[in-house]
Amino acid sequence: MDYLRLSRNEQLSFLRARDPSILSGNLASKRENVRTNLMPDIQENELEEADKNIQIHLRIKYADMDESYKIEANEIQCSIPTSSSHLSNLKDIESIVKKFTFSHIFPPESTQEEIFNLVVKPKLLKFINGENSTLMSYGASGSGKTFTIVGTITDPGIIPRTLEYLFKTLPELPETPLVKPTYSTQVEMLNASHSREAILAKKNLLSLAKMTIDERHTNIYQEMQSRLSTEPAGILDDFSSVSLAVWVSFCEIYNENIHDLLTPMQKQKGNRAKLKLASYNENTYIKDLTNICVSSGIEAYQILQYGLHNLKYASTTINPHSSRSHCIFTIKIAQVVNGTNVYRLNYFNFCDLAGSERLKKTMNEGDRLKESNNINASLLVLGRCINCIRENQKRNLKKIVPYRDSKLTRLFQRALSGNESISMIVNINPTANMFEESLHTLNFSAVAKEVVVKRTPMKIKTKSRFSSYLQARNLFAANQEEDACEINRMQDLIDKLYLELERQTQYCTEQEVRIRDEIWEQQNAVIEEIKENSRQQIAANNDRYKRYIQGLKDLYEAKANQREVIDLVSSSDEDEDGNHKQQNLREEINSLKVKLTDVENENILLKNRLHDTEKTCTQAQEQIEAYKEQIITLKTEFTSKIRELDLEIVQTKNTYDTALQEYEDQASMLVNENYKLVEENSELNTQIETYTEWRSLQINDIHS
Ligand SMILES: Nc1ncnc2c1ncn2[C@@H]1O[C@H](COP(=O)(O)OP(=O)(O)OP(=O)(O)O)[C@@H](O)[C@H]1O
Repeated sequence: MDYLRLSRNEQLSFLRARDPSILSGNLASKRENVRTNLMPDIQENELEEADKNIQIHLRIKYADMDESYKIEANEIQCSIPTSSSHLSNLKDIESIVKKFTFSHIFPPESTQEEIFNLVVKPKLLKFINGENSTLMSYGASGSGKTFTIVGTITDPGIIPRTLEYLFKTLPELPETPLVKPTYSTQVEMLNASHSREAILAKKNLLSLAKMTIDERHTNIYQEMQSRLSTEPAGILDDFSSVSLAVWVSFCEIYNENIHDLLTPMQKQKGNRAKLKLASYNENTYIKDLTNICVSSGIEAYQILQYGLHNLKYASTTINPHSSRSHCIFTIKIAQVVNGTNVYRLNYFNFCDLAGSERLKKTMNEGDRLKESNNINASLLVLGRCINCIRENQKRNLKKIVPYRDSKLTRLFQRALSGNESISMIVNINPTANMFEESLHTLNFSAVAKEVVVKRTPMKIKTKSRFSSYLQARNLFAANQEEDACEINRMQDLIDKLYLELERQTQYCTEQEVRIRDEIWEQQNAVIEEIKENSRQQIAANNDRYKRYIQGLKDLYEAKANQREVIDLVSSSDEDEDGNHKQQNLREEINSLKVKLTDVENENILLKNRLHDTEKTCTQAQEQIEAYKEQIITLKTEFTSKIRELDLEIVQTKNTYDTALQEYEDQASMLVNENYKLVEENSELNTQIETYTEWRSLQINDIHS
């Protein structure tokens, strides 16, 4: 935890970076699973604890501040006038004061630099040392969320300042990246051709950016660079054994659809590509999202501006309200210890949330209503997730946190569940005409709140009216509980179906491989056996045949010698002895003739056998051919079966996707219903709190 000590010591500068553990091969180590303690109604003693895990800061826009507001340290007081819808059912009350506490309050005169120094700088150092971070800006439309996160040409916001500090702290990066983020927490080494592709992609995007963005942005960034260069520089640890690269991505969630802001908009026309969420090792990430490697702050800033240009293009050309989306700019640091498999990927998300709107005030129809619904729905889910986590922690419960109810919360599940650092800058516009919006924002986001009712004469409401509030409140709570259960049940079902589909696909692939291998092995063994038998039989027959031929030759030679002897004997007929010998020789010749006949018969027999063997060989060869054909037929059948299965899988997947879409639509509707109820509930709560406070004042009056 060295960095904590260093970050408090500003003289040493936050630029004292990198935990040396990076070089000890311990890059991908996980943080402890610390749960976050987040949202409203936290008691004083819990406040400090909550502050450690999540900071919720309030920034008040530079504008004419209505006198209803009063700021004291990290507390803001709002005097709610009777004209407010929050008091519409308690007309007898003149006004009430609500106090909201935040981790820190930035008054209207706060500068971008102050906000950066207090909120982001400490997180940046942790980020470089291997902790992920998420920063969100929340508030009503026009309250200054984008101004805080991005800034203007003349007054750069958090992202450009972050980029400049980051690249000043990191060592000089190689022009060609050697590592790249893959899935949400994975890293891969790049070969030469992939590195070249990455550089080409960056160059293309930068030249597009140069054509589209206002040149003043670059100039202002450079001015900011020179201003920031007066900051004390830190000493860096040795990075020589680590390959490091910085990548950025930029996307928006509009109407619950995710769009890449780094793909040229002109190409997308009316049909903007929708990206999907996927998970790997319990990390949710956006599939096929463009990641661009950057080697300097100015490059990353130009890419950010290009994304913002795309956002504007989409809002004016593709759909008129696209700027009302959640925008997420992510900086990723990918590191690999050279020559090892030890890697680490860290990311810093900057999320500019779409403006929260009060349905009652902005009740529109058609697409505009759907858009408002989706924005409010996802913000409501965000609030519900935070509340649910807090409840679980506080009461040691195991309630299912509804992360899956919106794309935004799914994407930030790790951060929201306390595994990563998360901070929120809540923006309000303090002018009188934005009072309702601001009060709603404060109600939603404050770390703690308190109601104080001013002493005013008031008629007591009838008891039945008060009990009807309580009834409505209980009914709302019950409905909300039921809806949440139903949504969770449906989500579980979808998860199970999806798992089953994956299991089936895996099973089919394994079966295919196994059957192919088995058939191939069996056929090969039979063919080899037949070949070996035939080879042995042919060799044995050839041997025997050669021996018999040799025997025959020997016999013929012997016969020829005897013939010569007979001729010699017959030339001296008168010799009786000679006659006798002749007789003997004839007998011998006859016996040899018999033997010759035997040999000839045996030869015929051998020839027949050879013929039979040749026939067996031909049959074996034919059998081999038949087997080969059989294999081809089996293979064809198998391929078509696999194709059928593939088709079935695609159809099942489509059915699943349609069901999921329907479910998401339904969930969005339910959540919107809830949202309206929450608004009503918030008003009822205020009235109940006011009434309670008023009652105690009345009682005090009576006693005194
Ligand atoms: N603190 C501030 N100081 C000066 N100007 C500001 C400040 N906050 C906001 N503004 C200006 O107010 C206008 C609206 O702010 P911004 O666009 O940031 O609002 P937003 O909350 O992002 O709105 P939306 O949700 O509609 O996108 C901009 O012109 C911005 O420059």
